[in-house]
Amino acid sequence: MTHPNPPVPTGSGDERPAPLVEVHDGPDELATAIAGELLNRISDSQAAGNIPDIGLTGGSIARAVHREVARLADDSGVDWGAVRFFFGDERFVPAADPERNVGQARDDLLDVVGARQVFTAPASDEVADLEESASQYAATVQEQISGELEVLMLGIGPDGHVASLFPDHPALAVIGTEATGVSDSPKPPPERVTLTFDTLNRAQCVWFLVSGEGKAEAVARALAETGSIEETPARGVHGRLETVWFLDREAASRL
Ligand SMILES: O=C(O)[C@H](O)[C@@H](O)[C@H](O)[C@H](O)COP(=O)(O)O
Repeated sequence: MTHPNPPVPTGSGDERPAPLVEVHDGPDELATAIAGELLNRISDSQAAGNIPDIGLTGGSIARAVHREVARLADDSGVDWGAVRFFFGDERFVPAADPERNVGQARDDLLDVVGARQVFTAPASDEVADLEESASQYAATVQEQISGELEVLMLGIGPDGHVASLFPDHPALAVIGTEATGVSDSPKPPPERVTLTFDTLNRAQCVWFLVSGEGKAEAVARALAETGSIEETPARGVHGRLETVWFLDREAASRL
């Protein structure tokens, strides 16, 4: 089911396709649908001779999606050594900390399927400080992403944050670099590295993965005809070719 909205002007002249909304019954159906679509996109990209660059996100529904991708992987024909994975944001904690997005993704998917090209921001016990982690990840993203992220998956917080771009935060205004540090995240842990809006908006396809009543108001604000990016940062991310909001019924209940 989709509810196309009017085209979304980004103010810089490059019109982006209007967001599409796809609603599934519950979190399990939602995770299965997203996983199947992701496998199709990766498989099609490889069939076209590409090494797809895929953006992963942290968060609970993302973990369910990752586990579903791992469950369905055997029948997909995907060459997991020829996919490059990046993260929209990463928590600046020690490498072995269970809060690391890359550690969760490795447990749920990346190590399960044998992914070999995984890029994230360095952990707090790998570099001197948050600024160094953000700087290194910015350089990695700049060097490694061959063109644009083919699919960038993102979550949304109840406050409308996306990646680690939080409402009314100075990081929203950071330009000229692929990634930046956030030291006062209202969502724990407090220190994070996030891709900037400029980088997020270079993705070809942006998929928001959203489950639960607790996100319904943020989803409604994000998709409303009017509203500010400062108040609801998820309003500021649109794929060059497509933006899809994958929702379950509870998350869609205020649309
Ligand atoms: O590292 C993070 O915390 C995320 O990248 C963050 O942006 C997350 O995707 C949303 O907060 C949704 O998280 P939940 O799905 O757990 O609500």
